[in-house]
Amino acid sequence: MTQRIALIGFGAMGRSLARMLAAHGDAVRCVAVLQRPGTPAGGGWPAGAVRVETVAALLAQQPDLVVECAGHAALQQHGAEVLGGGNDLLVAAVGALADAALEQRLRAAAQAGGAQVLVPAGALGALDILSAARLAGLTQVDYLSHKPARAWKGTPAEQLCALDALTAPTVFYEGTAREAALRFPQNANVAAAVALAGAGFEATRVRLMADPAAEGNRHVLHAEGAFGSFDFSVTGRVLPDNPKTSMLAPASLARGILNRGAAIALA
Ligand SMILES: NC(=O)C1=CN([C@@H]2O[C@H](COP(=O)(O)OP(=O)(O)OC[C@H]3O[C@@H](n4cnc5c(N)ncnc54)[C@H](OP(=O)(O)O)[C@@H]3O)[C@@H](O)[C@H]2O)C=CC1
Ligand SMILES: O=C([O-])CC(=O)C(=O)O
Repeated sequence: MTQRIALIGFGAMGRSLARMLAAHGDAVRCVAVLQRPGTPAGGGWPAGAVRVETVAALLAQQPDLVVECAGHAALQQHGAEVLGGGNDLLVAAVGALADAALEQRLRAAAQAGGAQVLVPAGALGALDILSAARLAGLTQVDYLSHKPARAWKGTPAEQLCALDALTAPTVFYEGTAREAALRFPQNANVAAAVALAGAGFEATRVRLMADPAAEGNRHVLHAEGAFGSFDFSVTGRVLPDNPKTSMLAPASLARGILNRGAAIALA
């Protein structure tokens, strides 16, 4: 059966996601895309998808799943209405949940609508182990985001280090997952996903690093506790149209969508 999805946002991640899903034939059909007024549809538009500007118009297309790939402000603006209407919501902007008031609002809307916020592993992965480790006893979680200096342009990193003058990998920020996710909304969503899967927003320790020589986005996770310990890292190529975003981020959204329709699904 074809799964009907609707997208909120159609930037680098939305376009990449649409391309990946199109490669799976009839498994998934994108029926609508919500964009802000004035934003042009852009290339790579999913065949047959309606362009809308409100959640009401998006839901009128009767999607089985809504996928946010637009950023923190979009989740703030539209998340509760989607969930309250009884629609599951797969989110890219996981870091927005570091805002405790938004988290509460989305939890309440999800409960009222009988729907779920679905958090993908995103650019990192390994959240299956981390969330299992939490149940088995977790005492420490450290996450490092190591990205090329250009990926931090246009963010508060510019005030924390001289991005253009770096000659070596430089940690410019250390703090909690909550603060990292809120201060770096385009770059630290993985920190929030790690927090939600593991030790929570306050106990998850985050370091952010800019590297003048790095080619891709490297994410490094260390966790330990009663379960034992594990280390995981991935170096992801970035999307051609957004050097901040790893190719694996839209791929993980695609995986989540295809998994919902699969006869044998990854749990
Ligand atoms: N979970 C993860 O691992 C990762 C998550 N992310 C998150 O995903 C987001 C999207 O990434 P990416 O596609 O690369 O970013 P882009 O900047 O390429 O695209 C974002 C798109 O969202 C649109 N948009 C912004 N606000 C709204 C809104 N309120 N309603 C509808 N559309 C809106 C923008 O359109 P406009 O032209 O109108 O501005 C733009 O087209 C990031 O901002 C980040 O928060 C990113 C990387 C990894
Ligand atoms: O795409 C990535 O490598 C990770 C990212 O930007 C984020 O966590 O927000």
